[in-house]
Amino acid sequence: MAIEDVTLRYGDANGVLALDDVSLKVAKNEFCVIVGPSGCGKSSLLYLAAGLNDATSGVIKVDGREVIEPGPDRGMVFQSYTLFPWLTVRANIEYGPKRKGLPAEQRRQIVDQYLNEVGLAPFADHYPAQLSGGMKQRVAIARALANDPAVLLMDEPFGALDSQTRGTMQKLLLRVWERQQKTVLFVTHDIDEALVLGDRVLVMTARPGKIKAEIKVDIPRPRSMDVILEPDFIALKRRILGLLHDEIDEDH
Ligand SMILES: Nc1ncnc2c1ncn2[C@@H]1O[C@H](COP(=O)(O)OP(=O)(O)OP(=O)(O)O)[C@@H](O)[C@H]1O
Repeated sequence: MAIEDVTLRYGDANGVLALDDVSLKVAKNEFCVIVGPSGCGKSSLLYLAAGLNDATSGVIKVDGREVIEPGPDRGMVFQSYTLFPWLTVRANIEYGPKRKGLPAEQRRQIVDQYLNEVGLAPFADHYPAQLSGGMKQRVAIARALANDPAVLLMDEPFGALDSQTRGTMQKLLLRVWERQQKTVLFVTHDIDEALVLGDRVLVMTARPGKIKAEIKVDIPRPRSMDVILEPDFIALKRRILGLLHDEIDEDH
């Protein structure tokens, strides 16, 4: 996936400049994380990549094709739960494969695989309203993966969860990603989360957002949550915190 010279201004020529000439590439099967101060344009960038908004200038390409609208090549998991409330867990996960016209037996296999992957097989026939926040996000992840997207776009997917559930979800995503090897662009303001999950962390400047620094996370996989105690991890965290503090200081 390639984001090339993307600028985004909301409203007219005097409107808010949210993104200023942002370029980045996410390699196949790479887990790339974006962190940045509040309001720097992280969500705006993911919305553009999802095809939910148009850039003022620049292009975004997935497998060489320009993004002009939402499509099944990009799976989305956002902070607010975006499940279809009138469909069961199974039907939510089956939605993408059904739209693709896959035969019923293949759909069943795919749905069963991802239900198991996120530990929700016993809840297949429940409706979203009967699930906790963490369970809903697990369905959202299963639903996005079941569609076999080229890129998974995740915008603060665990932001609304309590810290314990958040940790559980990070572990689950680590495990699923290490098995499924998807290309992921993940936005968070949580540095631990960024370093536990990512192969690379991009730090953005305060608004208008630009890419300020790129940090490779050379922590071996499979990773456990215990990596946060290791000196290499703490050194990377300190570096990112420094970069973010500079941004916040400059902004005030
Ligand atoms: N629809 C909109 N119209 C006008 N301005 C907007 C719109 N959406 C976002 N903005 C502005 O663009 C900037 C970037 O917003 P965005 O939500 O992308 O930032 P963010 O980095 O995701 O923030 P946070 O971490 O707080 O969620 C902000 O200043 C915001 O106020």
